[in-house]
Amino acid sequence: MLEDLHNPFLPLDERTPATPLWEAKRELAQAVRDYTEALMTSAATPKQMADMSQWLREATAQLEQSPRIYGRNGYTEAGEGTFGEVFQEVGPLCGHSNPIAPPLEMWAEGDTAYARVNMGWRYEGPPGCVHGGFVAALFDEFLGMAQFMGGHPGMTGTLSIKYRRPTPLNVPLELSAWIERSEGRKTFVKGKLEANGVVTAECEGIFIRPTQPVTELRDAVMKEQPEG
Ligand SMILES: CCCCCCCCCCCCCCCC(=O)SCCNC(=O)CCNC(=O)[C@H](O)C(C)(C)COP(=O)(O)OP(=O)(O)OC[C@H]1O[C@@H](n2cnc3c(N)ncnc32)[C@H](O)[C@@H]1OP(=O)(O)O
Repeated sequence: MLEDLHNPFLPLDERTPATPLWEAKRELAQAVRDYTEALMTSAATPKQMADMSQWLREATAQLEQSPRIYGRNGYTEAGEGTFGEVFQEVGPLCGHSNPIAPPLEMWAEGDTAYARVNMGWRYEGPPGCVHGGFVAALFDEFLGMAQFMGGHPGMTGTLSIKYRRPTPLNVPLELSAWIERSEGRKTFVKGKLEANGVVTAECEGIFIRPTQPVTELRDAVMKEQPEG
């Protein structure tokens, strides 16, 4: 189960794009990331900014006129990869093809999940530090994947975060998470976030396997489980 569901946990060099569409999207998404990061720190002239806005609107119009595919299910139905493959592209925190994703890189060793990420100026909350909402989002995505190691994935029910220290921008951040226990439909997961070897935040998550739909999510997940 882990291997199929956990594409985001495979070593990075094994996570090749499933189709040429994703290969191209990854490149474009990285260009957009670089662009927005440069925008955050740019003091170009108003005229330069206005010119770039115009140029960007024209580029957007080209994309808008292209054939469109909407959502995770849309991509799988269009043959652009399995649920896991699409997940690693579009996830809002880990998706390589999603320009709003930092992106978060995840892997698993034994019973522990790990992730690393570098949050740039786009994510600034307190001066020089990561906005707390984005810290929470990192945990939601990461613990949400770590719970898969328990074999009964569910939706986030509760996330409790202790913000112990400000989390700095522009440095490698390291996350780890593990399953504490499972009770019925609930999986209890714990995790921590470290910068320069200092724990800046800790999180406890309770994930609850629904009894009924999210059907389309569940069906897609279950289809990818290997026999036995
Ligand atoms: C199978 C397919 C899924 C696959 C999914 C994978 C997707 C692949 C992406 C993964 C990675 C994404 C990572 C991001 C993950 C999100 O962001 S998920 C989005 C945010 N979360 C949501 O939208 C959840 C919204 N809430 C709900 O849908 C429902 O409230 C829930 C969570 C499914 C629970 O509803 P329910 O099944 O009716 O729960 P209920 O029967 O009342 O209670 C069951 C048990 O859970 C407890 N409980 C209920 N609610 C809560 C709560 N909020 N907190 C703590 N405990 C609670 C109850 O006390 C009860 O405990 P016991 O009495 O059994 O001891």
